[in-house]
Amino acid sequence: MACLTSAAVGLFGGTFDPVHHAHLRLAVEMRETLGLRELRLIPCHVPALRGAPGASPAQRRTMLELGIAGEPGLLVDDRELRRAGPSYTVETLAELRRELGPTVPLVWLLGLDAFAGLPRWQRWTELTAFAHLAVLARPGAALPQDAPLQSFIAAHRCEAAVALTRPSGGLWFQPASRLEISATAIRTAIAAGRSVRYWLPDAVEAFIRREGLYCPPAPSTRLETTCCN
Ligand SMILES: Nc1ncnc2c1ncn2[C@@H]1O[C@H](COP(=O)(O)OP(=O)(O)OP(=O)(O)O)[C@@H](O)[C@H]1O
Ligand SMILES: O=C(O)c1ccc[n+]([C@@H]2O[C@H](COP(=O)([O-])O)[C@@H](O)[C@H]2O)c1
Repeated sequence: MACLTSAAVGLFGGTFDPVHHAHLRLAVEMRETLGLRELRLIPCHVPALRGAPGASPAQRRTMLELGIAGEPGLLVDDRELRRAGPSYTVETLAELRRELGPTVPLVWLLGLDAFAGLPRWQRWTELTAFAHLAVLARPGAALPQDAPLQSFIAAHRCEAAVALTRPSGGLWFQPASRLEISATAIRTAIAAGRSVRYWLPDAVEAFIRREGLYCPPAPSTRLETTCCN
């Protein structure tokens, strides 16, 4: 179902440690399906609710740039990497709203696993003051039944994607490809010396190998490990 709003801007935040084909496929699908004028991938700097990423902010930004290379309408917005402290989405959305003006529809995309944890986000009930939320199904993720999230859903859920032509305020559950890929599985496979081919773009994998990312530190310089390269 297309939302037919060529003015809308999509925002897809993540740790992207590393970016993979589920992120990229969903980004392309959402741009087409919601008729977004552009879709910005926004790498977080300091994740608010998890430990430090394995790759540096600059490495995660480079991997995103390699991942989207040549795809029209996708771009990397590195504003969170330039902001100190935990990357709170509400601050990012407030900043984007100030920059882009009061009328442009903003759509923040997130997987169902991330949505399930929404009540732990900073000032989470204010998010819809700045943008819509579009939730993407994810294999293995389920909607929790907790009361705060259920009342949020009741207050904001849109019946039709056309509601996303307004600037903000809606919650939309978006049917999309269900791809069982995760950055955790990629990092684990690399550390174990297994193949990650077809989970992520070749250019991103080549960068990971070049930079030696996600390998456990060698136990000593004399005991060479074979896992990563
Ligand atoms: N396979 C997927 N299907 C749907 N949404 C996804 C998928 N992978 C990631 N996302 C969503 O993309 C956003 C950014 O995810 P993130 O960068 O943390 O990747 P991840 O694969 O979930 O990483 P990790 O395994 O390290 O938690 C989140 O909103 C997450 O829910
Ligand atoms: O604002 C918050 O408190 C907050 C808490 C957890 C996650 N987020 C954002 O949600 C997006 C997905 O996060 P993650 O951990 O699944 O990669 C990413 O843009 C994070 O900055 C934001």
